[in-house]
Amino acid sequence: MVAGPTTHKIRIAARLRPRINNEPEDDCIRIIRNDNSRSASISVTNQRNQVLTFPFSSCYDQDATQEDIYNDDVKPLLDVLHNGVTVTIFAYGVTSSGKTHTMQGSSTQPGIIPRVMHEILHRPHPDPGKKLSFNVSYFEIYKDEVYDLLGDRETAPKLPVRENDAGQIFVANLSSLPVSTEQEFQSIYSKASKARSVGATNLNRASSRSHAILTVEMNILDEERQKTLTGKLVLVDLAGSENNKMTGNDASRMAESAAINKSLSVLGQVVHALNQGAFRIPYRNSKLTRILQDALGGTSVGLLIVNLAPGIKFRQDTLNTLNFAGRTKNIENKPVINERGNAYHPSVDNKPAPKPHFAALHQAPQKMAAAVIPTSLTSNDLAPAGPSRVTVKPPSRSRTSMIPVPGIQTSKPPTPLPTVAEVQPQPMTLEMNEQIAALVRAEVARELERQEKEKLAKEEEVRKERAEEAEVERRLSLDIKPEPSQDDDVPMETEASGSANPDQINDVLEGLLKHHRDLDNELRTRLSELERKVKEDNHLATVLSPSSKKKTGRAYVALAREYSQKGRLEISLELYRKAWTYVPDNAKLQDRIVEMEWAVKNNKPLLLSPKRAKKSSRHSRPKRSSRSSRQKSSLPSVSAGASVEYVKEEEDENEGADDTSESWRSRTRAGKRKRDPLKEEVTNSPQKTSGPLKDQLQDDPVTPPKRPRKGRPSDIVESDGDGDGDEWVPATSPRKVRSGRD
Ligand SMILES: Nc1ncnc2c1ncn2[C@@H]1O[C@H](COP(=O)(O)OP(=O)(O)OP(=O)(O)O)[C@@H](O)[C@H]1O
Repeated sequence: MVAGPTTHKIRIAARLRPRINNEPEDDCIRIIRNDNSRSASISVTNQRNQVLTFPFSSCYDQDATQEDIYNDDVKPLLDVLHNGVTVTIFAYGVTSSGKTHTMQGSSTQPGIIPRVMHEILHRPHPDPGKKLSFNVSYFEIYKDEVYDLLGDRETAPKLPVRENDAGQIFVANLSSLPVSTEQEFQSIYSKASKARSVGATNLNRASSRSHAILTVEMNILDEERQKTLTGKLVLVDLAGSENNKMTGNDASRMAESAAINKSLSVLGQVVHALNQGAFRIPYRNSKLTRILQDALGGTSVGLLIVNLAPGIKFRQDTLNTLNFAGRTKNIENKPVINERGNAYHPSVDNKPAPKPHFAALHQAPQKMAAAVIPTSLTSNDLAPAGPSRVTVKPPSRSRTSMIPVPGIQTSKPPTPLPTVAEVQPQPMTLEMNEQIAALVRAEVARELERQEKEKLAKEEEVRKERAEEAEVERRLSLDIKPEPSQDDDVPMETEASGSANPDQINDVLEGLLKHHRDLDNELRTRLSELERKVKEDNHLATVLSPSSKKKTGRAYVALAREYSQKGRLEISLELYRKAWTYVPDNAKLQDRIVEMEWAVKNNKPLLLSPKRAKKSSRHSRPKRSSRSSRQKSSLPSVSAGASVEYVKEEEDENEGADDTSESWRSRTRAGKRKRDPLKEEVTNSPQKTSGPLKDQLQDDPVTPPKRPRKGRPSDIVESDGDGDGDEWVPATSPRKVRSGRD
């Protein structure tokens, strides 16, 4: 269950629901199992008749029961709760894929929630000295606002999301009700579930119009130590992404749909940023990601259940979902034990802990004794907690202190609490002063460390930006003569082929760069302006209009392409990634990023592929089409077992920024449209497909990502689902709908 001794990767389980409502039979989505184990691959036949495969450690087919999922993937996580750790289980998938069925189920087929509650309410703590009590809270995120489901939903106010001093995100003023029996829970839960926003769509009679989050707190009272551990189980039933064409949503549901899709899009961006090790993770861009922060790169143990709907109708959604899952499985969390002093009362503590005085944050930190961490549990990192050996005298006020799960590293340095030796029996006031001082010192140390890290990261970013700018300056200030003798400036294609004529390439480059110069100046001005705005407002991408986002994405792509031309793949990759943040729906751009990542990671040349002939090209550029075909025909086949021709639609990288902007259109009308660097690269770059490159590709143990040509039914592309290869972009386009209250 836990990936390693220091961190925990989010576990993924994929579930394909059976056909319902006379859905037509086809085998577009299948589960391929090598043996009888749960681990298997999901295969999807895409529009080009390629078979894409996504391996997962747990796959459930149409015949799998609710009990199967619960026993194999959920029940083993419950032990962790007894250690005072947070466990998050969330169901993700397109609308009508079976998320609510999996989480909640029905009276005849109870899902994860009733089964978990039955288990934890009946199972005593393995240490008889520890007493258990439970509290539940339940809320929904509807149109990016949080509403309590345990009160009167009709009059429920919007609740704020806040962060406490320990960095934990919580919903303020949320009801938290004690439960001790299954019946109590059932009565609370079924009433609250009826209050959840639900509406009928063409795809689902009872489609969830909100994300629903049920939290069960297991308070483990250790009377001997006067401590309370809190195991938290967070059960998330996400609203499904929607395509309004399929759901038949009316106008009144569009706002719901847009909110659902936007929050899921931000979820995809968070996962992507975590995968990239980005400095800024956009948790704050939606309430959903803010609330799930602990589950994504935080301190929770996580299980993601991806629900899949069968059939060709859901093919693209399935690819998007599997791509999301593939990226999520790389996210590492660092679970910790949630421990509090004995004055803990959940309902009282459901508010931020007081912050230290501002002045205290600017005092020099004093050397503090490290916390004494129990070692008795290290043999089994998630085994039920044994007798504690913590010798820390607890602070008298109620407060969360996070201590690493034995065997699992914490994401923050251990909270430096005073040791027993430091805290001698003193008169009450002295003792309190000492404890408060220790807590303040801990806060100061954490704050200073955070500030220092932030400063270093900013400095590094500025340094990189300056280096990039200097490079652009250098290139513009020169007369951009080709530099065939410098390895790093020779186009990678030349190196790869070993047969290209340098003079020809120089001619191509010279012409190309000349045409780019005007565009480049314009782009540089624009990008500097944007960077300036980004510094002022980290959420630029969220405030730009869709059209401006497309333009910005286009600007980054064009600049990225220039660096790629120069063989500066790493800079180019960064620029492509920046572009992607503005046009996250652009599948072709994502493909290009994947290719670049592969090339950079493996220190291989970037394989440029010819533009696929467009319908319009037969009118305007017959020669180019024919050249393109010649090039395609000479391209290498890749991967012995899965012969796939490497063909790419270069200009589609700009598809998020299709030529729909007024300025672009008017330029086109006036016949002044600037030559597109993407197209020029495709048509002008010599293709090296024979000889050494072909050999190199075939010998390469790492199959480069590829997009096979249409019309090759037997082509197979393996997806390792690890986020750096042959995957597809998450469904981010807001095309879903929901109904319910406003
Ligand atoms: N494994 C399954 N076995 C039988 N029926 C299922 C299964 N999964 C889903 N269904 C049925 O499919 C329909 C849609 O499922 P469900 O409401 O759970 O989808 P959902 O993903 O939660 O949709 P939405 O996002 O719109 O809320 C329901 O009628 C449900 O009973």
